[in-house]
Amino acid sequence: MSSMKTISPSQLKSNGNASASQQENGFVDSLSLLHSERAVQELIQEPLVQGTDDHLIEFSEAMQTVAKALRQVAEAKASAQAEAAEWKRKYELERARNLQLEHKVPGNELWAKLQNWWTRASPDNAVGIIRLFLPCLVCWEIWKERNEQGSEALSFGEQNGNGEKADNTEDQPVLLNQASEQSEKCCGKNGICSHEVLRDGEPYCNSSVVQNKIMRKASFKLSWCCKGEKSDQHKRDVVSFERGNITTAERSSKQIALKWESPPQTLLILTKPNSTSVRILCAKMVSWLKEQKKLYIFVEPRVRVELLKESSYFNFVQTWQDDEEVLLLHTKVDLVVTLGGDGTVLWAASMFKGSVPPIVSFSLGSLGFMTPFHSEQYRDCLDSILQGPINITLRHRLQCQVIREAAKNEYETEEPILVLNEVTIDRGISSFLTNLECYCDNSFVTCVQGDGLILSTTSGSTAYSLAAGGSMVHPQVPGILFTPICPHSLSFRPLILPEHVTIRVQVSFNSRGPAWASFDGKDRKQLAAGDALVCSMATCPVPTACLVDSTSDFLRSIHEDLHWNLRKTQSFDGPRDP
Ligand SMILES: NC(=O)c1ccc[n+]([C@@H]2O[C@H](COP(=O)([O-])OP(=O)(O)OC[C@H]3O[C@@H](n4cnc5c(N)ncnc54)[C@H](O)[C@@H]3O)[C@@H](O)[C@H]2O)c1
Ligand SMILES: Nc1ncnc2c1ncn2[C@@H]1O[C@H](COP(=O)(O)OP(=O)(O)OP(=O)(O)O)[C@@H](O)[C@H]1O
Repeated sequence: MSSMKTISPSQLKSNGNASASQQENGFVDSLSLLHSERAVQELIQEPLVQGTDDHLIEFSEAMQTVAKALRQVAEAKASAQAEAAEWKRKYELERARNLQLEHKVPGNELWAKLQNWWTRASPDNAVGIIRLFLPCLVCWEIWKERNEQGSEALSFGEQNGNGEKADNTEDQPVLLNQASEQSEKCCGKNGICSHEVLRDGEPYCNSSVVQNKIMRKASFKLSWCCKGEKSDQHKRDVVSFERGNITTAERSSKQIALKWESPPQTLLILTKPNSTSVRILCAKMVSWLKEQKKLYIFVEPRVRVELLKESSYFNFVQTWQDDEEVLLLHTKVDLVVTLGGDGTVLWAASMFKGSVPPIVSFSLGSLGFMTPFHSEQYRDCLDSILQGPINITLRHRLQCQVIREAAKNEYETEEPILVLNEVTIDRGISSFLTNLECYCDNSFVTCVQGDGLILSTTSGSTAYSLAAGGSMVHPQVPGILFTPICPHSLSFRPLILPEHVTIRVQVSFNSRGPAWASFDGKDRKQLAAGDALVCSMATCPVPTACLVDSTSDFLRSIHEDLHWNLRKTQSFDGPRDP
């Protein structure tokens, strides 16, 4: 037996501490903990035998290596799954585009083949007759289909939104579904990206009805402007190295301004439900925008029904029939107006899975942290916004994806969800502590044992994250807030991580109960042991119009809405000796 080394009690204690500190971080699972505790018990009771110690230490080190390797495999799997989901999305988009192109080409190829058949076909043999007959049949089918499409398009213009015979097709609404069907035929299942609808001279839809009804989107330019001057400040290197000194670009106000290059023509108005004051304002705003500004107005189906109940005058208002058509909204809407509170802003953002038109939020809620515009002055506000330029805040969103442990491959992953405020992972109705293993770009962060965890955007820093003890962060600051909910530890302080990281939160296999994820306070999903939530910054931010500018609006909100650091001023009764 090899010579045995005595372990001093302090060494034993430090080993014990090492495993204790690993427990805090959720590094060591309960099984290995049990082993090491039992091993320690045996060591204390029996005379120290050096060979056993060495063996134990080697065993413990091997266990840690295995645990680390397993964790790395799990992390690699999660990031591979997230990446696969992203590639799948891009592939499907590309495939839809290619299909659409093929759809255009067969017609030409087919005509070429038909001509070829026609010239080669000779009626003096059976094959020739078939060759002659078949192309005519195919031609007839194509002509019939095109003719049907043409007559359908014409009928759209002759019907109003209620399917009745219209007296004047000029003002008849083209329901988004009709436009989108035409657009779908021209542009593929996933619709088209906004930049395609800006392309000059190449109408994105051939149908005459759709073209003259849905105008092309207004184009605009975003630029940095410093201290009020409207300069196109070009992005400079963040860090420059001159004469041995590393410097960063000078700090100047990075207010972003939106300047219309063509006048906006189509507006979407979203309203908070079950509010009489909102309904009244909506009716007034819609008629003013139609009469004075000659704009096209989209509203939700619920709102169109409410307006038509009020008066059939509102028949010009347009809407959609199902979620499929909502996906096309960003190709038609130049500006979104919300009438409600913060939740209505969150609702508006959630309607756009990709790029989001600028949002102008009128305050008709109770708090209204993100709704700076006063509804009483809606005419002046909208006048200046339609005119431009507009100071905007680009509010970044988090893209969240649930990765199920049971998922066999990346095709079983669920659709990513975008949040403007935050995603929370909490214990739901379970009475047990959560046990969430958190990773940042595959580096282990910590194990959250408490009521849960909030991953918040800087826009959401003044919402749930604030209530849980997180910092308030200016919405233009790029970052992700990592805020625990009632952590059962005296040392767990909130973090602010960079915007470029990918955060993965996995429900530990040792968790005593499931966890629940909720997205901007809604759509709760249960997470079982081993399930993970992968979050990263989404590519499309939510541009919200500022009353003054990003910083003034933010400071006004924390002063007026949250009464931040509101305190009686100390009375001044003359200078005093220090
Ligand atoms: N304990 C809490 O503070 C708590 C609990 C649950 C949800 N929330 C927040 O409510 C949001 C959902 O809002 P809702 O209006 O749909 O539900 P809601 O009607 O319950 O509103 C919750 C409150 O949060 C305020 N709020 C929302 N976003 C905000 C923001 N970015 N900054 C400051 N305040 C904000 C709203 O004005 C409202 O007063 C969630 O995203 C979450 O941030 C907070
Ligand atoms: N267009 C909409 N359709 C369906 N639900 C909506 C719509 N707009 C808002 N909501 C929901 O209605 C609820 C209340 O909306 P909102 O938060 O704007 O009003 P509020 O709570 O009175 O104002 P605040 O959020 O400022 O306190 C929110 O939970 C929101 O998700």
